[in-house]
Formats: sequence, C-alpha cells, structure tokens
Amino acid sequence: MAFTEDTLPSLEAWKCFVRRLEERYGLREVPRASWLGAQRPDFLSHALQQRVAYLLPAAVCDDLSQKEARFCSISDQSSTEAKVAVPGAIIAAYVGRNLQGPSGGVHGGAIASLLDASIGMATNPRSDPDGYVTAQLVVNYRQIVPLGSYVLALAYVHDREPARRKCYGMSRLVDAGALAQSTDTCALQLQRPLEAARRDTARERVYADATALFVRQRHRPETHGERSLQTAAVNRVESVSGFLGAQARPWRASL
Ligand SMILES: CCCCCCCCCC(=O)SCCNC(=O)CCNC(=O)[C@H](O)C(C)(C)COP(=O)(O)OP(=O)(O)OC[C@H]1O[C@@H](n2cnc3c(N)ncnc32)[C@H](O)[C@@H]1OP(=O)(O)O
Repeated sequence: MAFTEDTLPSLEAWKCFVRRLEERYGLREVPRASWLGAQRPDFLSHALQQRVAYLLPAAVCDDLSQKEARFCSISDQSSTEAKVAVPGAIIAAYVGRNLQGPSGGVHGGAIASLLDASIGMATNPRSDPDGYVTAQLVVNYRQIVPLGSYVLALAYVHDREPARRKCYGMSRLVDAGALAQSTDTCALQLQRPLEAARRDTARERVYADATALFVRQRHRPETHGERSLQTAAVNRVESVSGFLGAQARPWRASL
C-alpha cells in the first residue's frame, strides 16, 4: 500500500483516537499532556518515559522521511525501557470487501492474522521484534465481522516462562465503533497489561478471541542485507496493512 500525504492521519485525528482509547479502556498510560503539546523530541522522550513503548503512526516526526514518519517507533532509541517486553498491544484496522469470506463477512484467515499480529506485538519487545514466533494460535469466531468494519484487536500477555522460551497471550477482536474510523492500520504497544483485553464489556461487540503460545526462536533465519529495527517495524505494519488491503482513504475520526 502506498501512503500519501492525503492518507496520513493528522496529529489531531490521531490524538482523538488515543483519547477515545483512554476513555473506553482507561488507558491512563497514554500521556495526554504530551499528545496535546506535542513537539517531536519532547513528545517522544516523554512518551517513552510514560511507558508507551512505541506509537504508530506518529505524524509528528517531521524530520523523518514520510514513510518512516508514518511508522515512527520511539523505542529504537537504546533505552533500557525499550528492551523490556511489552505486555499489551492494540491494533486498529479497517476490514474491507477484499477480505470477503462468508457472504457479507470477513474471512477467518484475516481475523486470525490480526489477532496473531496483536499478540505478537504484545509479546515481542521492539528491541528484539523477531524473538518470539507463533507456535500455536486458537481462534474462537463468535460473530460474523461485517465487511467494511472498523475493528480493534486488544492483546495482552498473561504468562511467561522465560526458561522454557514460552510466552502466552490472548487477544480480542472488537467492533471499534466510533472509536477508530480510519482505513489506516495503526498500532500501539503498551508496557502495562491491557485489562480491557481480558474481559468483555457491555459497550462493545466481540467478534472473535484467540489464545496463543509464542516460543522464542533458538536460531534465527538469516536476513538478507542490513535490516534496521525501524525498517523491520515499518515492514511488519505494512504487511498487516497489506494483507488487510487497506484502501487509501482519508482518516475519518471526527474531533
Ligand atoms: C514489534 C514486533 C511485532 C511482532 C509481531 C510479529 C507477529 C508475527 C507472528 C508470526 O506470524 S510468526 C510466523 C508463524 N510461526 C512460525 O513460522 C513458527 C515456525 N515454528 C518454529 O519456528 C519452531 O517450531 C518454534 C520456534 C515455534 C519452536 O521450535 P523449537 O525447536 O525452538 O521448540 P522446542 O521443541 O525446543 O520447544 C520449546 C518449548 O515450546 C514447546 N512448543 C514448541 N512448539 C510448540 C507447538 N507448536 N505447540 C505447543 N508447544 C510447542 C515445546 O513443547 C517446548 O516446551 P517445554 O520446554 O515445556 O517442553
């Protein structure tokens, strides 16, 4: 998917999305003050200190290339905090007609991919994004996801066995409702457990949930050429956007 200036969400729209996340899920850790007064360096360092491992997209990064800015990762900085595994993650996505499974509904494979990606994000620290891979993924499909929906995958890690290289997580795919109205795929890694991922709330429709076992690889496959963490993060989110077939449409969050 090609990102253009038109498809970048504005900072205001992104802040609005985060505010709504805060309201719905009590995400106290999103540093509201820094969003509101965002200037890139302060914003990034403050956000890092405030336990947000990385934020995508970050349209505030005006000195990066457009593509990098779209997927700016704040934990590429070599801080100790960035090396800490993140126990929670949220992906907001639009699932369009190109993902048709049953008539009028989204294909189960796309739903599984979203759930898998969100748990993978909650499992892997940004400083080592390829450490843990999916060994097992069990998906419960609870309701048809209507084509053309905005959805959120809310993931958290509930157990780790480092000595055995194992990490257990779960994710719930819910209707985003008015919370995210964008065809962009965006993601947030959190350094606190996301309580909202744990249980259903009356306020949202739950389409599916999944449990997963991630296992740390003993040997990594060779990568071809130099690959920065930044590039890996960009590629990974682009791959999610890619398989979702996100169409280039403007951000539609109302302020
Ligand atoms: C910011 C970053 C965001 C990142 C998002 C990324 C999300 C993307 C996630 C993916 O899509 S990953 C791609 C799909 N997955 C793969 O391609 C994985 C392919 N499989 C493998 O590479 C290996 O099979 C694997 C690393 C999972 C395990 O191989 P090992 O040889 O290291 O496992 P080993 O036999 O030593 O087992 C270690 C432990 O895990 C257990 N285990 C391994 N595979 C299992 C399995 N499949 N089911 C259940 N348990 C399993 C195994 O029983 C054992 O437990 P115990 O120590 O308690 O005995």
